[in-house]
Amino acid sequence: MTVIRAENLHKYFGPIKALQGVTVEIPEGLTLILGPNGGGKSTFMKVALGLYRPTKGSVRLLGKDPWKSPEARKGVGVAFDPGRFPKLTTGREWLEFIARGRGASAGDVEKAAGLFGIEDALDRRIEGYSSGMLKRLSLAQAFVGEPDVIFLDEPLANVDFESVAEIVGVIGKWKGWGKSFVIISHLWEPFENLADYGVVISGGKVYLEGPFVDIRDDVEAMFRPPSVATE
Ligand SMILES: Nc1ncnc2c1ncn2[C@@H]1O[C@H](COP(=O)(O)OP(=O)(O)OP(=O)(O)O)[C@@H](O)[C@H]1O
Repeated sequence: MTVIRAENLHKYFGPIKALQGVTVEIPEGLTLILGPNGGGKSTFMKVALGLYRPTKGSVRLLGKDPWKSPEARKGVGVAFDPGRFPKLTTGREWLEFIARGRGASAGDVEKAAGLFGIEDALDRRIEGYSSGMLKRLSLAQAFVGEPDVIFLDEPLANVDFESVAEIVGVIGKWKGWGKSFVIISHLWEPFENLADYGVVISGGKVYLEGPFVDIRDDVEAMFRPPSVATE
């Protein structure tokens, strides 16, 4: 199964060329999408989900054109960054809305909330959630109904040290159960042992891609701070 297949994919927002010819095949397993701010990672994810229409080129999500066949998205869980929620609803109402779209049940909502430790906050309005709880809510949203493919945009952004291990632990467990992940992250090291494939997107193009073991050293070099000359 190929999760995403993109060919010469372009996405422009007026004069801004967010994607400028991305050709890539993302296999099942866990794929890390890395790259500098503004490089086009989130845009790539949104085009692959059928939320944006490509300006040029093509993309397939699980073999289907996601723009013309939005049902391709049904088996895919997504956590955006930043997560956007209707603030006056409760966490439960929001997750139940997501669950309905995915053909999942209220029981699935409890389960997903439990994965990220927010079950006690479910009946509170989202406007009262802390930033850490909002991140957990967006993660729970991606896992509701146990989709086979889960897209996570910056799952470790703004989470504390202990939560990093907890979140990576959940992802690793689900990966072990055969779920596929496409994860955009600036922090790659916590995923190092889980990543099967890696894609670096920079300037709207694929800068580097391949099995993660093959590109790991290049990724490390890319993220290494420049050495400071000392006298
Ligand atoms: N809806 C939009 N309208 C206009 N410009 C956009 C839109 N979405 C993204 N862009 C622009 O497209 C470019 C790529 O942005 P994108 O968010 O895809 O990058 P990114 O690699 O995910 O960056 P970051 O790591 O900062 O999240 C940026 O110049 C951004 O300002």
